[in-house]
Amino acid sequence: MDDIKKASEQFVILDHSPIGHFILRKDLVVIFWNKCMEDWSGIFRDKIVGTDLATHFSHLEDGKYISRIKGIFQCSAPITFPSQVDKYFIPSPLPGGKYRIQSTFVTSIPAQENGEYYAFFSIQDETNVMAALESNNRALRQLKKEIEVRKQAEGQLVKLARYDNVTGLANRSLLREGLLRALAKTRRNHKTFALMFLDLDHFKDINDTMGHDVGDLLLKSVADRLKRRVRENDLVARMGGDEFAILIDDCTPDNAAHISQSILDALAPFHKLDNNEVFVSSSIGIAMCPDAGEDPETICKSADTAMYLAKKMGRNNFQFFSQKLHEQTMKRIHLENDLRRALDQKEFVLFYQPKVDKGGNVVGMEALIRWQHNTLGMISPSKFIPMAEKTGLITPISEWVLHTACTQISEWQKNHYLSNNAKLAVNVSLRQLKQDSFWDTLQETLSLTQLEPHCLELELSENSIMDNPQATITLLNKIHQMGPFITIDDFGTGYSSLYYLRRLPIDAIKIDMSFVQGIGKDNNDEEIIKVIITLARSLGLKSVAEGVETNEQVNFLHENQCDSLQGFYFCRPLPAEVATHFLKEISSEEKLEESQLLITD
Ligand SMILES: Nc1nc2c(ncn2[C@@H]2O[C@H](COP(=O)(O)O[C@H]3[C@@H](O)[C@H](n4cnc5c(=O)[nH]c(N)nc54)O[C@@H]3COP(=O)(O)O)[C@@H](O)[C@H]2O)c(=O)[nH]1
Repeated sequence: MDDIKKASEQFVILDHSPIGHFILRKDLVVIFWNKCMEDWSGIFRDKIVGTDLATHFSHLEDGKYISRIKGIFQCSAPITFPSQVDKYFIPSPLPGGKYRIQSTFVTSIPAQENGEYYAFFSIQDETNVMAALESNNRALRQLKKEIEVRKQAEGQLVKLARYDNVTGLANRSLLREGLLRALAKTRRNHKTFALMFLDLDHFKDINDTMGHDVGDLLLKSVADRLKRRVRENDLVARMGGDEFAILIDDCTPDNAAHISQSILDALAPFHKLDNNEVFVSSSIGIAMCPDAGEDPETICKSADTAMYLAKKMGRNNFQFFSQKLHEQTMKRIHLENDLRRALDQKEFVLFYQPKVDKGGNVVGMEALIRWQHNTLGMISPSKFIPMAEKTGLITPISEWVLHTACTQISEWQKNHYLSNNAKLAVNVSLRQLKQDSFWDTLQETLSLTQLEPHCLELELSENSIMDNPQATITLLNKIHQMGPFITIDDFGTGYSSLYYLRRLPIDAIKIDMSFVQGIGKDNNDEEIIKVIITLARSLGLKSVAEGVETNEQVNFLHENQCDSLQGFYFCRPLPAEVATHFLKEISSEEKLEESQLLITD
């Protein structure tokens, strides 16, 4: 009944009409009855609204009238032009049990969002049918205008219910919907998302000392800066007071940490609010989901807990909900920051590991980078190369490797510690290969270090070649024509296509150490090695085995005609000075005998 009363209220404008208007719902319940209808029928609005029309007019109990009214509602589309229903549809009682003849017109109007209609009736004395039509149209126009105004007001209400009126950001209720959507998505795509809670440090002091107006301006300024730090489909909400929430879709802990840091940085510069310059820092708590919760309430609690932790940690910082995750992420981020400085701080060093042929001659040296971190000690490339690839630092690092290694081998050749046919191998990463500048860097380095191009060997992993084989073939052809030797590294671990292998301008295949280490233990590994060596030979390529550690492996590889071997069995990767000493020694003795096994850590 409350709903009907509410619906009725929106039509009161029709009380001003000299024509009788009433509105029926599909089940023939009266929704509205105007003043003129009250006069004509003698039935008051509050008696008829919310009741079945037929119960007030005995003649309507005759089924023919009812089926006519029901017919109106069976139309799938609204009746836009008034159509006459029946002259006697709503008779006006006259003294002596007579009825006044009237014309009844019906139009339908959309009632609810679900597409249902109300039937809008206008009745008029038969003598003035045209006036009735005219009045019906006028009333409808007015009504439409009213409905439009009401819809706008409703829109405003919806906005108020879902958005914060100070900042225009989403509010708690919209954030909750966003979290439910993100949780549903995560169940489908198994990707993580992050909810961050951000609280302004000492906001209360600003409010107390500068007033609430300045406080509101600060909240708006913070909201603007937050929105500029996230993508369009991320959600920034104000939870109330000085607390904001940021929902980041498809987000790893590393991304979340980066975004949080960029938010802290963005909020730090002063906010110009009227004539005041206000500084504010913030504390951010991060809940990585679904780990931190599988419903909006738990996730918010986790983000809140993390935010309190951030405050406890001295404010102006961010913390993850899980301590372990926080430590791991922070360790990675610190390492990444250190990596940015490592080149300038000259913390990278190259180690060199020899490649030996069947006769024990050193046919080449591979340059392997290490990071001599000032506090963490020596860090393996497998720990920082992926990080360098991700951040783009791989380009300057690789340029340094190329230049340092080429300078080194030139020096060894000049001193006759290494034959002029020996090659220096450097590893080339996928990202490096994709850089437009790679070709220029290569040319420049060879000319600067005066190294014969045929003395340079580029080791490319199988996967980096197969990432975009067509483009790689074009680039490698260009490089190959210049002179460098090209080797596919870690062969057998990726998905090489034989079709492309045939077309690639490569010179050697390096058998991955996982197969070499299966020699004597796993028949399959041995068979794979034999196939790789045969494949290399049939394509006119050299074969190299890496990770050789035992006599048994050396014998197997020699028996199967592997062209050169590399591994701890012969020599571990050595720092430049030790490698120089090692090459100097063996250059005088010609060969690297098994008895000259040199192992350094
Ligand atoms: N893009 C670049 N990648 C580089 C560079 N320098 C190294 N790398 C790549 O990092 C990965 C790890 O390298 P590293 O820790 O140096 O390990 C190499 C050898 O030290 C190790 N090795 C050699 N012999 C043995 C052995 O007998 N046993 C054993 N367990 N390990 C051994 O194997 C790694 C050989 O690397 P590779 O020949 O390249 O496959 C590695 O993927 C490097 O490529 C760089 O400057 N740029």
